Amino acid sequence: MSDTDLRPTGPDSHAEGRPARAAVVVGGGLAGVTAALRLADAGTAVTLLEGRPRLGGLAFSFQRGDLTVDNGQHVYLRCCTAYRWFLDRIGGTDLAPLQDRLSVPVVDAAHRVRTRSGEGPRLGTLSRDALPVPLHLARGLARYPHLSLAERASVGRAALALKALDPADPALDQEDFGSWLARHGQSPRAVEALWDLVGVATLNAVAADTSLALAAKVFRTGLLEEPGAADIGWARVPLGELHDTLARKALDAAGVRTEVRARVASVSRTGTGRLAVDLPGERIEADTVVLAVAQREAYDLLPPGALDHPERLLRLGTAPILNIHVHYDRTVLRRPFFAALGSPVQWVFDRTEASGVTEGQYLALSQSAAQEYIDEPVAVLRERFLPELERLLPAARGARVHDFFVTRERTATFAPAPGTAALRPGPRTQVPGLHLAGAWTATGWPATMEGAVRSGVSAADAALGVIGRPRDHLFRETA
Ligand SMILES: Cc1cc2nc3c(=O)[nH]c(=O)nc-3n(C[C@H](O)[C@H](O)[C@H](O)COP(=O)(O)OP(=O)(O)OC[C@H]3O[C@@H](n4cnc5c(N)ncnc54)[C@H](O)[C@@H]3O)c2cc1C
Repeated sequence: MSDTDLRPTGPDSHAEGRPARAAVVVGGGLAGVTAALRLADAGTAVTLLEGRPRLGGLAFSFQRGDLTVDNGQHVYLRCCTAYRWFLDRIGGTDLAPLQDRLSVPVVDAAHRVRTRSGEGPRLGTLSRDALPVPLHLARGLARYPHLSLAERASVGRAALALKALDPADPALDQEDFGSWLARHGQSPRAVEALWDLVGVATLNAVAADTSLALAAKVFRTGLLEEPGAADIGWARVPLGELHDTLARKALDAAGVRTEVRARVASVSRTGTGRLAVDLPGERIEADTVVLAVAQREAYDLLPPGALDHPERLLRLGTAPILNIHVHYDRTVLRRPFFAALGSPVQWVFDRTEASGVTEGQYLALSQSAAQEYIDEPVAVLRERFLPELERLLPAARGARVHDFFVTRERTATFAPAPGTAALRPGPRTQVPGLHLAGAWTATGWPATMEGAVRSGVSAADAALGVIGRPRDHLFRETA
């Protein structure tokens, strides 16, 4: 899409019917950075205000001695066309490449088999072929050793039934995915070894706690619409290099004034119909404000009357993600990542290269829906997880642990529970010029980088009066 496609086309763009000339975006996560770029690309003078000392919001990096650490392992899929557009827009595509073809090693700690080096956990792979949907998954599923033959056939039937659902149907949001799976003949083992293996990582909840509408969105878009949709991508550099350094560069080049350590205290209407954004010691007036902060902060900042039911924002629950970081004195994992069954360990990524580690290997364990562990002391987690890693990775048995630490994100995502759809507002508010963005707004997606970018585009488009234009066009151009 060219810049001219972003020109305001209607009176929606501003309280008095003039195009928004000055915009303030509050929040420098992926939603806010996206909104700022879109508005600036359309010729708006944009100020981006971020309360923390860096951009990137929930997807960031920090230093721990010589180690550069991501607060949490982040992956995306080929079907995440908006996040891929974002990567392209900031010049980061090559730094977060996609697999050529979906291939997820899945290790079952509970089933031991003989290996060349003795005994170890059973290994299977979730993979796809180049065949059209749904045949692209048939061979991989047929060979998946963690399910019985009958379970594999039943998974295939349930997948076809899921494909027939419409994720936008409000009735689906009233039901939980676990009950639907049980009704469609899925055994507890099939839920564990397939549906939750994928679902917990993408939705941040087990099937029983997940809205059928959101589950249908994830599984349909990721696995059942296009053959390559679930190919996995992840940053080979620290997240901060993408979401802070490169994002800042793109914002600067687009002419956005970016202020970090700039915590907004209030947003209000002025007597002249404009909006005022107050920071300690500064007031900025604008035609448009995009609030791209988490739902709790949005609730606090929204002026009275902006939403009919602002309290709904507080009813949107949250769910935690825990990351466990282990630096070994040697290489214990020869693959870039794997997922685990029969163990509290969920997904394990080799982050050695990205972290700058020069000796040994640094692994990050990504533990979603981590209610059980999120408040456990480090010593307890160490005692629980190091032996598990030894069960999953025989090479870890003789290895020394240089460093073991955790990062806890207690409100990593909104909880994707049934009934959530009605609690997520769209980009518009009843205050002219004031718009909402954030992964928690009504994107149809769970709380993901994809949802955040989509929400940023929607808010900017609402501000510019171009909302309603099919966005797939924008994203697919760079797909
Ligand atoms: C550990 C972890 C792992 C994850 N894994 C994945 C994954 O694998 N794949 C995936 O797609 N997604 C993943 N996610 C989710 C993803 O990170 C988020 O959905 C996305 O980054 C949210 O972006 P956002 O811009 O909507 O919100 P946020 O990132 O929350 O950004 C909001 C920003 O607003 C700022 N702010 C708040 N109040 C104010 C104020 N008053 N003034 C100024 N600034 C303010 C905040 O400091 C913050 O920077 C993960 C999240 C976590 C925490």
